[in-house]
Amino acid sequence: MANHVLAIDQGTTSSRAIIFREDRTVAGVGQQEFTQHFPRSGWVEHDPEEIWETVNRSISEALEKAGLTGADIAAVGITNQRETVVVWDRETGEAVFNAIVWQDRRTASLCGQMKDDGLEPLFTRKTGLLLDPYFSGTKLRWLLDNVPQGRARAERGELCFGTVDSFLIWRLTGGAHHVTDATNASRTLMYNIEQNQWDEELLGYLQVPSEMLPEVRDSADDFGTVRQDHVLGGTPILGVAGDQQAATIGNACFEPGMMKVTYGTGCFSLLNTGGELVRSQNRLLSTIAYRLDGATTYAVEGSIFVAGAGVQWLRDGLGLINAAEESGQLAEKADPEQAVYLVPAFVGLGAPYWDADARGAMFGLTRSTGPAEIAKATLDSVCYQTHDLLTAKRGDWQGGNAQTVLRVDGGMVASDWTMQRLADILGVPVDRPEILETTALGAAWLAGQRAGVWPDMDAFAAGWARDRRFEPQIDDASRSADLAGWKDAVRRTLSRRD
Ligand SMILES: Nc1ncnc2c1ncn2[C@@H]1O[C@H](COP(=O)(O)OP(=O)(O)O)[C@@H](O)[C@H]1O
Ligand SMILES: O=P(O)(O)OC[C@H](O)CO
Repeated sequence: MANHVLAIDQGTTSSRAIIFREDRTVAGVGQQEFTQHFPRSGWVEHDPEEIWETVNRSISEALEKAGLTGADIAAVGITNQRETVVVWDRETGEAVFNAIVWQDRRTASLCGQMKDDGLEPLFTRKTGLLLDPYFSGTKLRWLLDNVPQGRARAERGELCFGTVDSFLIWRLTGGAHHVTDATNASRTLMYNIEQNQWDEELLGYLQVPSEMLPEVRDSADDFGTVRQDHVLGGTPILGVAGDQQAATIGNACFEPGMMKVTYGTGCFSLLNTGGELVRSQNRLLSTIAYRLDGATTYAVEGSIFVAGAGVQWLRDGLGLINAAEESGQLAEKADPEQAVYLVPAFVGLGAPYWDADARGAMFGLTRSTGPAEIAKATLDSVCYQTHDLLTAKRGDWQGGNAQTVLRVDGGMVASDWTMQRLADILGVPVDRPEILETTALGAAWLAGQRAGVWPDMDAFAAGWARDRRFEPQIDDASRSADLAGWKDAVRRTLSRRD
């Protein structure tokens, strides 16, 4: 009997496929990086065909490494970079433009204009989000304005919109299903998270025809069956969630008050608030954590745009390291007397500042500043930004583990140096789980429990295991001094200094 679950994790920098056994150990992993396109300053695009090809190659690679075939897979779960917009032709399945990536800032002035028109409170009340170019809605409007005949074709029902999950499901099922899940829908700026439906009034402001939107399902649901000519032919797709929500599930943050922080390209903290839609007073987002059996669980989210992306900049932009793993070793050599700060506002700043026009800056440079200090400032910036998120979150929610311990995951948490520094800066212990593929694990659980091969939520949560706890080691005075320097650096970087 097929009893493995395959999770597709379509991230910002790579596509991955991870095959889990029934006991949640990993049987095989396939991973394929793909091209980042930066056509103009602040613009970030992906080629949807390259996304599709890398997903397929990683599936084949994972099956091969596990020594399995598609017949051994009971169910597929999909998790994905969120907010990224794909528009494709309903007839041919071809994308009409590159995918516009979540980091892309091209709609900053449109967002500014909508804010000036007083629309932000309405969008926030209905979607839990802010009028920032980060979210899908204004990117979709830009596409419809700029692709020839875009809006007219969409109105005639010729074009489909989707986040990456939706596009992949369309392709995997041979165009049989145009669907998404509630977590992905909650990132679009078009979905009413209280009523759990697309919102006609918001669609009107964004000039998006409802004909092009996918149907929204629960996160564990029937998303269709993979077409027969595919290596996974005949396998049902039973779980879908945006990658940060999937990591929340994979890290078993099922109780209200539990929180995880994921360190991938960006950094995202999600605090489970249960069935209660908590409205942030501190410029954080309200969002859907998961929807199961029609019941919505909400989260308060803090989103930072540059975390691992800073490490990639050290490697690819500055050439200071050859591989991401070297960043911690280099940072360790930094002169402790030098107070160098990097504010990595390469694509503006996310929570809690939401400054689309800010750009990166470095402070405290001297003649003796070198690669080690720059590497340290880059890794430090991830820790300081997490501190900003936690401070904002404490203002919104008092209970739970958010006060006492932090569960982390994502590519960057492999760095012991960064995790120790994180614990030092936050002044709380940091727990690293045994399974670092938490995002994929969350998608696998959604699909696996629906397929009946994985345990229910309580049993799954009971199986969460810690790899290592990092305890804070610096004193309060040095923490306060470090944080004061960061605060000053951010103040000097913001485009508005009011
Ligand atoms: N040992 C390490 N130290 C610091 N950063 C790392 C390390 N390993 C990976 N990273 C960073 O983590 C990111 C990849 O994490 P991942 O969770 O795969 O991201 P994504 O899903 O956004 O593609 C990359 O930006 C990489 O630079
Ligand atoms: O690709 P990641 O893991 O950095 O995640 C991207 C987020 O989903 C963007 O909101």
